[in-house]
Amino acid sequence: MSRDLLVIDKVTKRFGGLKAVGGDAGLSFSVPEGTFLGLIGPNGAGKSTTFNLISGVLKPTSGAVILDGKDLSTARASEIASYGLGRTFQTPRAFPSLTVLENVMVGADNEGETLLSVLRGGWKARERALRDKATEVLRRVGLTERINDVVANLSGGELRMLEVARQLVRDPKILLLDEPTAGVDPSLQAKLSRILVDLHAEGRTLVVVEHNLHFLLQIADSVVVLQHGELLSKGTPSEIKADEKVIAAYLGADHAA
Ligand SMILES: Nc1ncnc2c1ncn2[C@@H]1O[C@H](COP(=O)(O)OP(=O)(O)OP(=O)(O)O)[C@@H](O)[C@H]1O
Repeated sequence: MSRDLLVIDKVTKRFGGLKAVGGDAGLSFSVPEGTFLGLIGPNGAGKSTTFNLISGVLKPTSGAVILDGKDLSTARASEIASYGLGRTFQTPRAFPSLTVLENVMVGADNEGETLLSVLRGGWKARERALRDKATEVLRRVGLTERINDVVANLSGGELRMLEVARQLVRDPKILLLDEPTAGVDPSLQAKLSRILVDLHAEGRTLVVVEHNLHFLLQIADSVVVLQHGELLSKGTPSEIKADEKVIAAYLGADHAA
């Protein structure tokens, strides 16, 4: 069994008097390295709040979020990215007037680039290496043919793939995707699902928040179901499909077979 890369430990989040996540006892689950966890729940269940707690945008009211042994509850947002967490946003954030390739290149970490290396022409080698890496991640997300197009010309689905590429180029230890199927037509959803399966097969650790339960049940290793901010169920996709509580709350009786 692989070690837990991400641990959500008795986390609660309140907004004023509202218990958005965790109720009184707190929400707990963990994500072993190399696994693919899906986080689902109906509107208002606390998915986005949980996602923002994991990515450090929100701090828990109580409890802790531990990534690779580091407590994110006390870290600054800029530190969290350096701990190896990559995340996409529901609204893609690419630069519209740059090309697809340029967007991925500017998203990469420029660590190691010093004034001396620039003066010595080291940047040329670095730029070549970065270009090669960006080209490779764009191939993996199926955007090779769009590489020199400006981002303003991409479809909604292609923009989501670009967001994934912008994170992958940084080699995150864990990749969090926020509603990747939102606004994506069914044919691109199938492509997206294959891309996620491939990333998982490469050993990446993935956490995907989705409304679209059926999308996740086909590809995730395990699923956490939230309801009213609390854990309704967690298990493998087959366990989730058979769980009476999930069927009653989310799937409806016609999915019970
Ligand atoms: N910044 C905030 N201030 C106050 N209440 C908030 C805030 N963010 C979320 N909430 C409340 O917390 C609860 C959980 O919301 P959250 O957005 O996490 O749910 P969700 O499962 O992501 O819903 P959806 O699928 O509709 O996006 C809701 O009752 C919501 O109104």
